[in-house]
Amino acid sequence: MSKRQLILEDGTVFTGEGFGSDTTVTGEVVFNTGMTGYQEIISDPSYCGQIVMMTYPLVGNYGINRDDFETVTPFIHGFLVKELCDHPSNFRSDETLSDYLKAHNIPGISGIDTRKLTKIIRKHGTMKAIITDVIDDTEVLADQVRSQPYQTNQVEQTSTVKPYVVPGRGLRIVLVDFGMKHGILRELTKRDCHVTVVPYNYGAANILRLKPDGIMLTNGPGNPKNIPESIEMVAEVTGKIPLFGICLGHQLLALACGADTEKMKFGHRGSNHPVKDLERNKTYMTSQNHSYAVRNDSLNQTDLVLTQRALNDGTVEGIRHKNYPAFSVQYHPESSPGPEDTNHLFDEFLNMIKQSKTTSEVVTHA
Ligand SMILES: NC(=O)CC[C@H](N)C(=O)O
Repeated sequence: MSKRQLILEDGTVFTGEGFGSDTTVTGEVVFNTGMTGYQEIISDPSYCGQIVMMTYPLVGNYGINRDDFETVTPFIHGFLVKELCDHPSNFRSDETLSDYLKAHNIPGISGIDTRKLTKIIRKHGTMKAIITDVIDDTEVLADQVRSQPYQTNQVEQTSTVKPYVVPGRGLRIVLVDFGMKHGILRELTKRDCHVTVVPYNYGAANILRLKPDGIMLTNGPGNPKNIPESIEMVAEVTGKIPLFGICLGHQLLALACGADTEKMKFGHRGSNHPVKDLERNKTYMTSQNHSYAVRNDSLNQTDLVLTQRALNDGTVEGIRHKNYPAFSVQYHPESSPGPEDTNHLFDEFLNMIKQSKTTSEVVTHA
């Protein structure tokens, strides 16, 4: 293994051993506090353009298997760990983490002081960085990183290009794909839904022409304000078709209803984030991955109500429309990876569709 460096935009240098691919990359360094789930994390398209560091000190010990991918193509730019296990031991393991990353052209570094790096990010907020094998003038590289603008077109990279259907005999759902985790599709097909997956820019008129029973907005990378066409689409369909949003989908519902979003200092990433459900008076463990959040103080000028709150820092984790069948959560009820405490939200969505059908039938027959 060769020496490899992570150079932060503030000039801090971490040196470790290279694994995966030996390409030079830049990206935003973020940390994930999950103890397991690295395969799902690496293949979650919402990390597009980011360099992910695991705070759990041993990674790679159960290898990479054929079952746990969240998408076929991973979009992360780099992967950082304290200790890499290159001899996985698990009956499902097909290959090592290093071989998988190499095949997808993603560089990794092991032997990083992940506690120190976490503390830096917690103090200064997420930072851009470069991963490189070239031991060069690090100040020049830090300058280069600083001058690089943040990407704004991630959803264009992660969304499907064309619509497609995953047939079923149940309710007809249009799933708007902003960089979908397969777990969301799996939850819908498990419940017999007929799913039409459409691109982020498919437009409200095209979606309504499909006559869906319900619309789901998926997770996805980047700032929700980067896709104004999707905010417009959500504003047009809200109130016409029952709607459920997850993560980026939740932020889009908020923006479409007149609320605001903001970038968090270092975000929430991990499988151990406690959330309070204010409607049920219950606390859930949730799986999370987000840099942006809906501003709590922006909700009172809208028809949205706060339904769930993060227990660590009080940020908005769930909203519901006062007058229309529409709700959303900031975390991942499909888990993968993480706890399945909030899986019932998919049933709640389908029940909401059935209820709104009965109500509209009563109105039509009246
Ligand atoms: N997982 C997601 O959908 C993330 C949403 C958004 N990209 C954020 O970082 O906040």
